[in-house]
Amino acid sequence: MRLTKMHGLGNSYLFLDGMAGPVPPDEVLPELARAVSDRNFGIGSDGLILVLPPRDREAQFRMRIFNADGSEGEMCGNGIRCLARLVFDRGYTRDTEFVVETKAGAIRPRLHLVDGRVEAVTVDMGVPRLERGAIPMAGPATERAVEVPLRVATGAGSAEEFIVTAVSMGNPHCVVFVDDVDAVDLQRLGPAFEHHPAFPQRVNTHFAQVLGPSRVRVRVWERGSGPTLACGTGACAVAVAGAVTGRTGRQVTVELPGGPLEIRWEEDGHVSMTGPAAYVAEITYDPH
Ligand SMILES: N[C@H](CCC[C@H](N)C(=O)O)C(=O)O
Repeated sequence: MRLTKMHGLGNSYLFLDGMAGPVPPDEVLPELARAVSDRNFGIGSDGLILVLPPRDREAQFRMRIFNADGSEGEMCGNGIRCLARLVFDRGYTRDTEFVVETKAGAIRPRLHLVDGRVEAVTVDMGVPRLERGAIPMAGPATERAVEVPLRVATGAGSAEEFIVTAVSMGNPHCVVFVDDVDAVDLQRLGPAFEHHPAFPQRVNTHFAQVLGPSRVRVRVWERGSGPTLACGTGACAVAVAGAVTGRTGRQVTVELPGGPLEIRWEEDGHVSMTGPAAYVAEITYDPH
């Protein structure tokens, strides 16, 4: 099986090209994602992404993302930048702006070319939704700040209370503003948030330290993949949370461990994300 490993700021995925031929049936995809993502017995990545022909006439492509644990996410910001570069470089489209169908809806990447080479990708990530005080998320994002106390079991019968802002980018995110991201015990808190009963679909959690009105440092614990170097949908959620809680403006550089993403929450309500997309390797996956 031919796979292409790519990454966006170190958030890496294995791409299975369903434009060039058939992909395995649905029932084997979770196990395939787990197997190829395994950093010891497999190739190693944060998950598996399928590039597929669209079902929706509006779209030129369809993306499915599976996390390293085999669970299927609705969207992937770093992954869709990589998909956009890959389909252009393989000649599946000559357009530099197109629609990709995802479980989170129609997502529009726009390629930035320099001498015909994809230098960066800007993605219209759609309209965020804020939780309404009763997590999980519902209803459109509004300017009103919405912060919710959340008691999180932190092991050995103890619990801590955090103030969180939950934002959906089609996939669920929980943003926790802290004074010092380096002081966050991610290995302990990440799973406690991910599996919190307030999030019946689990949740991607982002600990964010505001450095200024347009700069935030973030550490990520992803639903289904654990600690990653970057999360594109999460960076969008952090920017929206910063704006609605009055901590930042609507244009934010989100500094992730793998590098920065430029996020703008546009006046039309859509969030745009700009960042890189890089190849790592073409791989023949052939376990036996
Ligand atoms: N790394 C991805 C997010 C994957 C989200 C996935 N963990 C989920 O279950 O929602 C990104 O760049 O947006």
